[in-house]
Amino acid sequence: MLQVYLVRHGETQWNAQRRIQGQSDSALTEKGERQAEQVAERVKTLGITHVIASDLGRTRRTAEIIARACGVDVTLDARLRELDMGVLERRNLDTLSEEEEGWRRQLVNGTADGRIPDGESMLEMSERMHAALNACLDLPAGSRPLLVSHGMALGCLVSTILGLPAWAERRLRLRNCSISRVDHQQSPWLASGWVVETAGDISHLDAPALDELQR
Ligand SMILES: O=C(O)[C@@H](CO)OP(=O)(O)O
Repeated sequence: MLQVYLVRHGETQWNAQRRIQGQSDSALTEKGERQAEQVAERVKTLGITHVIASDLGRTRRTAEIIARACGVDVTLDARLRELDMGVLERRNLDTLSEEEEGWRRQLVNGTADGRIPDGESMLEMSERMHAALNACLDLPAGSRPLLVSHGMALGCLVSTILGLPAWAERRLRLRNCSISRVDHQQSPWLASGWVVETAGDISHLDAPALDELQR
């Protein structure tokens, strides 16, 4: 059985400011750095063999902190990036026009082909996230990888493993530096292949950042 840990990056400056990042970027806040250290402390005894991260700055920094504690290098994989949010990247959630908010809501309310202009659809993101996860099956036997990615990307990956369509209404909140785990296995009472063992665990964090939607 292959166990894969999934970690969303630590809180960033734009998370705290409610600014949309997507494939744009901002640095971890002091809290975000501390969150990454707490993930590192939590996973350093789990036998992690690979840390594979989205190549954006916030995930690279989170991965560096975790990899150092696990004694492994960081491998970058652009397929793990956050959803490309097109023309709304860098914008503040609270300053969107009614039309712009309508574009954004399409991504979370179950619109099959919803996308922000110049952005990516949930299905397109799901396909690349599954490709990155399935690439872990080609790692040497006994590997235990940890992937560092983003809120929408990991939420879509876990939800689609549970059988929801990529564009389903978003109902899984994965907070900054939450830890999830998915297993590739053949258990008698579960579907063959990928199953969800844990989703959104934040018990290792002393001060979980409020998800940007709650601010
Ligand atoms: O891109 C963003 O602004 C958020 C959206 O959920 O994702 P993350 O902070 O996880 O990259």
